[in-house]
Amino acid sequence: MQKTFKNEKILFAEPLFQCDGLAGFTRSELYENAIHRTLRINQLKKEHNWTQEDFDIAIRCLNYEVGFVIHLSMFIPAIERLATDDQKAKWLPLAESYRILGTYAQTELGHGTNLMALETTATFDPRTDEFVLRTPQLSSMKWWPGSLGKTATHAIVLAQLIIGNKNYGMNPFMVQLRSLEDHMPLPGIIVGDIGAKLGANSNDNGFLILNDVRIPRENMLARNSKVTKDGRYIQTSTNKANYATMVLVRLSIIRWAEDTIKNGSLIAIRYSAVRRQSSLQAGGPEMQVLDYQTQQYKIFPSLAASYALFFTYEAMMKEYEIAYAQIMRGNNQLLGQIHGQLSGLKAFASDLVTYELEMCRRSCGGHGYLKASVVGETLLHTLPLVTVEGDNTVMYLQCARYLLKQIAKALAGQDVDEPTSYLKKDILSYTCPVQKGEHCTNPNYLLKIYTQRAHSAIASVARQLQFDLESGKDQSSAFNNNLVSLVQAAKAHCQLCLMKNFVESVSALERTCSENLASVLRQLCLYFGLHGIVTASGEFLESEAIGLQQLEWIKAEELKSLAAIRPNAVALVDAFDLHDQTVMSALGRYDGNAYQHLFEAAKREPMNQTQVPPAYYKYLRDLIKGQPLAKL
Ligand SMILES: CCCCCCCCCC/C=C\CCC/C=C/C(=O)SCCNC(=O)CCNC(=O)[C@H](O)C(C)(C)COP(=O)(O)OP(=O)(O)OC[C@H]1O[C@@H](n2cnc3c(N)ncnc32)[C@H](O)[C@@H]1OP(=O)(O)O
Ligand SMILES: Cc1cc2nc3c(=O)[nH]c(=O)nc-3n(C[C@H](O)[C@H](O)[C@H](O)COP(=O)(O)OP(=O)(O)OC[C@H]3O[C@@H](n4cnc5c(N)ncnc54)[C@H](O)[C@@H]3O)c2cc1C
Repeated sequence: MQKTFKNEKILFAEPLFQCDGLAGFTRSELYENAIHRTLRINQLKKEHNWTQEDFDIAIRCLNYEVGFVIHLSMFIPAIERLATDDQKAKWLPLAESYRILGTYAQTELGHGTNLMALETTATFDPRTDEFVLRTPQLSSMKWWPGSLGKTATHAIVLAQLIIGNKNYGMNPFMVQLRSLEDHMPLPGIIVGDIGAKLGANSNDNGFLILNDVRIPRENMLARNSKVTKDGRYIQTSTNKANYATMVLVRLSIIRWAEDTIKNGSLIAIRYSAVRRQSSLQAGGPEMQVLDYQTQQYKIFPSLAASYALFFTYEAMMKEYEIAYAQIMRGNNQLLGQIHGQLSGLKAFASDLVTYELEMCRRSCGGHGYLKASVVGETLLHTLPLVTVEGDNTVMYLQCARYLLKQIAKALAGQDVDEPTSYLKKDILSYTCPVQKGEHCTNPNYLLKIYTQRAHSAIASVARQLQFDLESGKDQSSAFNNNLVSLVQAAKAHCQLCLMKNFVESVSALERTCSENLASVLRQLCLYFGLHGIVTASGEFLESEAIGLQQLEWIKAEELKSLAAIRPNAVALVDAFDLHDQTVMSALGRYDGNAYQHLFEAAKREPMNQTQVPPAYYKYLRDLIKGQPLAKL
């Protein structure tokens, strides 16, 4: 599935990229190692004439366990999106050659979601033609930005622009943090690392206090708005255009989610094919645990999710490229659509994979709790995806806000955006396409069911909001009264998007691939559709997209499809074409020697490097020999 990385051999021939040692690393070692890796990948890029795409794939091959992630994924893209041509000419070459190292400093100790409430100020001083940056109180300090703690020389700081006594809202400013001579913080800057996290500890997420730090007027990133020398504010685009970097990263998170769930499902499936435990026949040979229906029920959702997210990322990437090209030409027509879609899908993708990764971990039994299994570690690295770039609840609500606008348009007989075109249909004329058991094997029928459920969820919450408003509730309490249903409606839309992308991509592939391959993919797509309905059956029933009879058929077909997928399960994860060095799991090796690799990992354990541990001489010896213990 992943474009085969022709340079994989070169990458993994390097000891630096052989990951077995990382488990015992301290934070400082992880941090240093991550920087070392990115610099070496850059050298390899030059030595072997890699393209930018090769470079990006190399980072994915290393499971993003590299340095400068925010520099590459936010700082440079922010300059590209928010700076004028002159500013780009000045900063991009420096950033691209790592002569300046950047971060994206938006979130504060007191606020991450509510950007309007950010407290950092950039006050224009017309006497010196400068902005004065200030974090006025404890809650205003920047808190979380990646690479801020110890690495970044520069930050794009998001601050409230103040001219005279007027606040012109959040704007981006380029602020130098550290000396380019000796890396010491510049005057007025207090900066450091926020401390160890549950995962992702190679990254030095940081805090930043700005005490009246002065920057030239030219350091306001001025593609969308600027301040003239005489203190006039000129806005050339919607103020939401300054949120553009976040839109891109939300797209990247879908890909990141896809990459992590591919790892999880690969480990769980390969290991379950190796592991034998018990038997269903008395005295019979022990079964591969992958043959238990319950095990398939636990793992195959993650397999299907891997493919669904792959197809969805590909589709969203195309949508994004079209929108981005328009936006860079100054046409913001697609801004709302791409923001609405990507906020919801970022949330849905990260929710899905964090849930399924834990199922993968459990499916590996006790060994899944070992670091060497890597599933748990992957989960810890993935958990923040539900929070970064907008907490998922808040992102679903952004998506719902977009859907409400679309349904209002549809009801008024106006055109709606293509991804919500189903809202134009007559919801009342729906008849469930599944009228007998065998109809459940048609993915297009399932797609119709998903469409009706999403349409109904959106229409129902829109009606309830309308009702609450008409009953005298003010706008905000009517909204608060319906937040849970709004999130449900957004989820329904996102689940439909995944199903639609899966069905359409498989149909497109059917035209070019062998019938054998097509039928395997069709089966997986069908399973994805059936499983999604069963897990949210209450909502599908409530929306009357299906009835109890249909649910019974769908449940039966879901179980049948587990057995149909089973023979191809290992091949479906092998098809991810992930190198053992990428997956790094003792349990999920291509050669299937899980026990041998687990034992090798145990032998490498630092505790095993001496036969008798220091604690023996300190405590155990006297204890075992019955000697009185020294005062402890
Ligand atoms: C090349 C190799 C690279 C290597 C590595 C690759 C890895 C790549 C992946 C990287 C992944 C992980 C790294 C993660 C690092 C994390 C970084 C961060 O977290 S940065 C901080 C992110 N912060 C947030 O996301 C904050 C969330 N909050 C918001 O977005 C907003 O405040 C919001 C949307 C909640 C509310 O906005 P606002 O305060 O303006 O509210 P309003 O109600 O007034 O406005 C809503 C109005 O605005 C429209 N809107 C909102 N956002 C956008 C947008 N982004 N674009 C366009 N329009 C937007 C919204 O639709 C409403 O419109 P309306 O017409 O009024 O309905
Ligand atoms: C690993 C990691 C890396 C990060 N990297 C960066 C970075 O590089 N740069 C940067 O600027 N930031 C970064 N962040 C910060 C991140 O963007 C924020 O944490 C995120 O946007 C969520 O904001 P918050 O922490 O303020 O959560 P809060 O908004 O405080 O959320 C707390 C709870 O309140 C709920 N809530 C909040 N508002 C609403 C609402 N309007 N309606 C309903 N419920 C609501 C949420 O759903 C959540 O349950 C990073 C965070 C992490 C964990």
